[in-house]
Amino acid sequence: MADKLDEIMAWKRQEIAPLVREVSVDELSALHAELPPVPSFAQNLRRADGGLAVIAEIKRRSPSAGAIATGVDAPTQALRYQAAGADCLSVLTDHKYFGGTLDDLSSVTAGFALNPPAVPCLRKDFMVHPIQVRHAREAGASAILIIVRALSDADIALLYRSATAAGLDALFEVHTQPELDRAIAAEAKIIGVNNRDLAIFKTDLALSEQLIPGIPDGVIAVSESGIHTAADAARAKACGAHAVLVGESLMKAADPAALLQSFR
Ligand SMILES: O=P(O)(O)OC[C@@H](O)[C@@H](O)c1c[nH]c2ccccc12
Repeated sequence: MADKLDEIMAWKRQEIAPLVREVSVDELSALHAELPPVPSFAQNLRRADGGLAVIAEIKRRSPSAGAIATGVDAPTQALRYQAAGADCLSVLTDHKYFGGTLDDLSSVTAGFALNPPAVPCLRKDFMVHPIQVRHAREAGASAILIIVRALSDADIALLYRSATAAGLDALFEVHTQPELDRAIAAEAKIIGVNNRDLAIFKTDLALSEQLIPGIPDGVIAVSESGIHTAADAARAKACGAHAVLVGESLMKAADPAALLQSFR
């Protein structure tokens, strides 16, 4: 089967080609100093009460699920998640495959400025170049995604350095033990095990059970994808996850607050 992730990454490089220019670490540090501060993504993933933190995702559609909630207004959904007690948000900004936009992220963070407290937001997209880090910071993100499998070690190091300079955390996404080893070698502080195989789109929580115990102490562990019930969340917590990243089930929930509370 053709690998969907390869297809998406090739598209992403094509999509951003017209925007690409040299973006230095100094430029990103200066930008960070200039812009209003953003709330810490990492900090919110460690709950004082020891409960499982929840990263609630805004996702209209996906290659695996098809339409999820195509008509949803991002800032409205963000305030619903805020009211439901989400610790962090993940906002899809890829349009072609997930129906999101960078404007969604900007309007979510602008909405929080008017309705505090701000919930830290991950820019969920396929990062390949520091210009995307700049755009993430300008849109008010607190973190970016680094998909280990899709990037060389050199690209990972550059994106991570860029994110740090811009005052952003990085969620390293892994799916295999060698990818986890690469994330650890890159000194990732937040590692997410994606239970969904990005080549074939099947989810299996056993992957978190296999890989999360190997995430070093001091690193925040996240279980991503395929979490639908309290029992799923309990499985993630039992193997050592500090947080879960949940999209589809929260997007479709009639009562997201009740579902979110049940995950803790
Ligand atoms: O909708 P789910 O099964 O709860 O999954 C959420 C999230 O983990 C998933 O959207 C995701 C994980 N890694 C990604 C990378 C790109 C886009 C999307 C994703």
